[in-house]
Amino acid sequence: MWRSGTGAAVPLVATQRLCGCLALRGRPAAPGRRAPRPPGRVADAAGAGRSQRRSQCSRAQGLGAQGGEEFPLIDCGPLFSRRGSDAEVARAITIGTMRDALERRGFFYAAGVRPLPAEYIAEVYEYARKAHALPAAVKAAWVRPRGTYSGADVGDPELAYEKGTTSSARSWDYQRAQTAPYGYPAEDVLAPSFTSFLDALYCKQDELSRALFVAIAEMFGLEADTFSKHCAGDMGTIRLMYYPGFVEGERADAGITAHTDFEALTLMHQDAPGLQLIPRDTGTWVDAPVRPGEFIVIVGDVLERWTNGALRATPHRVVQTLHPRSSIIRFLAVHPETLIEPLPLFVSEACPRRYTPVTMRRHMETTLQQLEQGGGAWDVERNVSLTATREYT
Ligand SMILES: O=C(O)CCC(=O)C(=O)O
Ligand SMILES: [Fe+2]
Repeated sequence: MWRSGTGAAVPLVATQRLCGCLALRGRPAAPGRRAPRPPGRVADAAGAGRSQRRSQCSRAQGLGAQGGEEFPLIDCGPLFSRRGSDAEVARAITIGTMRDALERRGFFYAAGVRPLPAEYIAEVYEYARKAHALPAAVKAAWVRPRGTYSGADVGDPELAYEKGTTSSARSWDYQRAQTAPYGYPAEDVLAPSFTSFLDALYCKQDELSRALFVAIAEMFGLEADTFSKHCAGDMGTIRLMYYPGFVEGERADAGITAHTDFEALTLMHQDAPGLQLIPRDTGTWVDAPVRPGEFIVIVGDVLERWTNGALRATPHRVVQTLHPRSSIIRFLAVHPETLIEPLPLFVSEACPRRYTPVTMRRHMETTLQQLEQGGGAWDVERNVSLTATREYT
């Protein structure tokens, strides 16, 4: 159904089995590229390599720095057009730069996302503002167990990723599979209706999703539809999130405590500071800058498991701020029955299988069950995700 064949003008493929523990050969170095690091989850590697990174950063194309930290910036324009040899070259360079960012940092800022221009994102924030401004009594009609709305304002706060913590986040969550009796606000409550507005956004995000999944397959020399063929009927979610800042009488340890997302990728947009990430190569928390025309793309559990750790899910959290903050989050998931297990390309004698097979549905259900039972999703002592590496029997 989706684009197939690479058509890349510059060979981007690796000619050997890949994993997080082998140096990669057989493709051109992306601008500013460094040798891949050995495996190790969120090890505290701060300091080591930092000055080297800074100097590379200043001369590299496509890399933006803020406060001495590097936030890879990818112009996704070339992923949406494929005509002519110049376009092929631009596409190949984009994919190479994206691979470097994902392997080394675990995230990038996406610019040039044609289906989601800044004016449209402003409209989404405005819609979210109206949805969050609905009276608590109205919102309370859409609380868990299915999680259409959650928030301390209706006595149903976000589930705790770090055990025992309380989150200040309020969220309207949209999932296509969501059915009665929960449903979503109709036009008489919120116009346009929640389903029609959010589904239109979902479709636009899907255009970026397809482009990213195809690019990620191509960067490893896999068939272009390796990941995207699993997206029909996906278990994705849009979250319209609101963090009120300081609220008299409301206790909150964080906006949202540390975790990795359970899906393949996450698209994030924020209108104010608060989001923090752990880049793979430094292992320490950094503030993610607010950039209105760009989306933050981070790796989730599913891509970590599929790539046997060649890509790692990016830990993130939202700190408790005094100012209010909104964000638009889209989890890019796959079909519930898709089996997630390390792909053969990433498994070898030198790089044995590190993750047990699990379907998308089971991974989601197990994780949510753990959260509902208060088990959390983050190992606070070891500072690692419990979900990315969870062993299934
Ligand atoms: O609000 C944000 O920026 C992050 C939200 C988040 O991490 C989540 O809902 O999983
Ligand atoms: Fe998240």
